[in-house]
This record gives sequence, structure tokens and C-alpha cells, in this order.
Amino acid sequence: MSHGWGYGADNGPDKWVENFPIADGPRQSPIDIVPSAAEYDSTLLPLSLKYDPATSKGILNSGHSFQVDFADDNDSSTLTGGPISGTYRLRQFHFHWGGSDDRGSEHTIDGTKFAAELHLVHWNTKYPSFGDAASQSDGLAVVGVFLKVGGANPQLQTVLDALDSIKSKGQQTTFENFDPTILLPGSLDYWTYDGSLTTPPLLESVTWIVLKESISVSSDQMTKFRSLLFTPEGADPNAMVDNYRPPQPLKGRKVRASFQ
Ligand SMILES: O=C(O)Cc1ccc(OCc2ccccc2)cc1
Ligand SMILES: [Zn+2]
Repeated sequence: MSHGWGYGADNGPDKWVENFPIADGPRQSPIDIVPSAAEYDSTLLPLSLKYDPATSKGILNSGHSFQVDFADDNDSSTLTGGPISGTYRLRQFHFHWGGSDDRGSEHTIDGTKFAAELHLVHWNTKYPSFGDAASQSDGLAVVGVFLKVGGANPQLQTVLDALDSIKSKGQQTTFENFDPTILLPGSLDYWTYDGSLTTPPLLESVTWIVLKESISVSSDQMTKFRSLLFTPEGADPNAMVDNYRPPQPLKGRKVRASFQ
């Protein structure tokens, strides 16, 4: 049985290049964001995120993270404005987190890691499907939100309460009437740059939109993330922690800021 990619010593981020040579490509993600080196771009539009809670469908343990999936057969939940042109549909959101509160985010700010990072994944409706869009240079737009340890986050808790039902890889359950807007911080100021999926197949199809303002998460809530397993029911249990890729070389890319 081929040993699929993961986050362990034998199949983790340093090994991905063996099966996915694009891992050493020119626009890989995540990156370290250096605010003082980012360029304010006054032509960047405000983000417009319009989500319909009726589009949320279910929550799944993918074996790499957990994700909430959305119906994307119409324009009920979309991202427009910001650095992108046209309309991108919300497909799913998921998180990356650490084995302890001092690490877990994929992007970093001046080298600072956060405890976790939320990714809201959208695809460009100029393409017929998510799968088609995922292989195009302007196919995806991911909004990244840092989770900073502090007070408990009640809005996040509704998601965490569902995790007991999807402890093992492959488990899923319904997750309806959820509006991901409630997970967003007050400010939608952002940095943006051209990058990639942060997991295999590492496709260089993502316009990254990383919010400047974080949302809060308590240390107890972080413990809930770590109760998930990378492994399927019945296998030796392996805690789902440190499911993040470290920052990748910038290779000359510019990071733009929507704010001064
Ligand atoms: O947010 C991220 O981590 C980037 C990312 C976004 C979407 C995503 O979807 C899985 C997937 C995408 C394309 C092809 C196969 C699988 C996988 C990773
Ligand atoms: Zn992600």
C-alpha cells in the first residue's frame, strides 16, 4: 500500500517534492508575510463575502484536516471584489493547527506563528467546476484567517461541537445552516499574493487573501482541534496535530496590502 502524503517524518512537507515536484515551484504557499515589505495598493477593492447559510452541507474528517463543505452549484455563497476579478464560489473551509499553542498556522507574520489558521476556499466561476478551476493560475481564491490564543470564541465553538462525530479519517456528518461570516474578524483588511494549495497536489492556482486581523481561540478550544485523528476507525490512533506546511521561498513575489 503506497504511503500517501501527510505531516509525519516519512511523508511530511519535506518529502512532498518526491511525488509533487511543483513543491519547489515559483509560487508556492504558505509564505512569511513581512508587513514592512508589503506594498499598499490603493487600487485593491474591499473584500465582498456574501455567504448563504443554506449552502452549508456537511463536515468531514479528510485525514489531513476537517472541512465544512458547501453547495456550489449556484452563486449563493460568493467572494467578489478584493484582488480578484469576477465571481468565486465558496467550496469549503478547513483549518490547520499545531500540537501546542505556539505553532499551527501556515502563513506567519514577521516569523510569528499563530495557533491555527482558517482557510475559506473559493473557485472562479469562469471555469465549469472546482476541479477545473484548481488547475488554472486564476482558478482559486483562499481567504486565510489567523487564530490567536486568548478568550474563547463562541462562534467557533459551534464548529468544534461537531468534531466528536468525525473523530476518525473518512467520518462525516451533516452540518447545515452555518454562516461562515460569523468566523470573520471585524476588519477585512488583507494582504494578497499569488500562491498555491498548501497541500498536495500543491497546484499554483491560488490568489491568497490573508486577513490582517486575527480571531480568538481559547487554549481549551485548541485542545478540541487536537482530539481529531489522522487515522481511520480501527487503526492505531494518530492525533491530528501539526497539519501545517511551513513558509516557502518568496522567489521574487510581491505581497500587496489593501491598507496603509
Ligand atoms: O487552503 C489550502 O490548504 C489550499 C487548498 C485548497 C483546496 C484544496 O482542495 C483539495 C484539492 C484541490 C485540488 C485537487 C485535489 C484536491 C486543497 C488545499
Ligand atoms: Zn488550507
